[in-house]
Amino acid sequence: MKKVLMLGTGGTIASEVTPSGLAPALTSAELLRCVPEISSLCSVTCEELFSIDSTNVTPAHWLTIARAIRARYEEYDGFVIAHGTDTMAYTAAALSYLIQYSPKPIILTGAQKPIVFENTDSKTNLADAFRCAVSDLRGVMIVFNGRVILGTRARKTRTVSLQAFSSINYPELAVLQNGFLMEYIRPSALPAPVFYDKLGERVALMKMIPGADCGMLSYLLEHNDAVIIESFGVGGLPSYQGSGFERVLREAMEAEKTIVMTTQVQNEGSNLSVYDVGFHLKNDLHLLEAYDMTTEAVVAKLMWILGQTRDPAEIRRLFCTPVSYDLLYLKREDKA
Ligand SMILES: NC(=O)C[C@H](N)C(=O)O
Repeated sequence: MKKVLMLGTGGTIASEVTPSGLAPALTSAELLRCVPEISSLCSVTCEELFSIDSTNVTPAHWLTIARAIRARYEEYDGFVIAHGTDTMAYTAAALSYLIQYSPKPIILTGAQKPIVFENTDSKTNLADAFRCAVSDLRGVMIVFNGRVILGTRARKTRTVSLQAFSSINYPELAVLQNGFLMEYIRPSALPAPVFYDKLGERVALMKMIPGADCGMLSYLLEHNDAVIIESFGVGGLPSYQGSGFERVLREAMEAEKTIVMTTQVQNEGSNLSVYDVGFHLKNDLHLLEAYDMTTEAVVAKLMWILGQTRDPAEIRRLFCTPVSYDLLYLKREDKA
């Protein structure tokens, strides 16, 4: 029988009703007791890492999860992490950079409704997660509502519905129907994973709105090593007289800050070279471009990169090198 390590972190799946709303309370062992069929799939060891709403998850928690998996990697055939849904896509992206080429499945799951509720998605999601953890799937994935989504491609796209996650700019790896796993894509792996244990956390994100003031960007650049700008459409920044963006960006590039342009449009990614408002950012200022990466993946990738190097050329090389299929569309001039 296969052996699976279950890591508890909290989230709705483990929550109970309190006078001030739902809050995590149940341990992983208590969750497992609600889904007895899992004991016929594998033998499970539980470890409680923390018990928090995923709103309270920080990069330090990502490192804790990665360390727990690394410490026990040889002992187990697969890993299940029960996690809140709100920041699960960020955790999935972060683990995809911290644990690369894993030949074993590392599955994140959770629920929209607590396991103690009558109409809960927790039991199906948990059972499906374990089915995947004993399968030939490999790498970091989210298993949720019958879908298996690559860690670098996941996004929470619904706040309430059971179909909470989508795979962005990439197909789902597999689906589960009534407990039957249909695998479509198997990511490549190595005989042993490559682990990392450092993150550079000084990364910020700025979402553009029409008429946005460059002062906010200036502030973020001053207080961080990297800033991601979610602009409009395929990409660009205001260039009208007095907008000030070009001056702020030029100074930041001279100060060796990392600046990544991405788009607030969920699907199909950026392409800065299409419009005049984007062309100069790419070709004169040499800002980095996210293309088809999700913002969640860009945040985690930058932290992973800044945990390793501060050299601008190396940051650029690592950013433009695909990791776990996070980036498919790359222009020739960006290829590492
Ligand atoms: N569905 C959930 O798990 C939401 C919860 N607030 C969390 O992210 O922990």
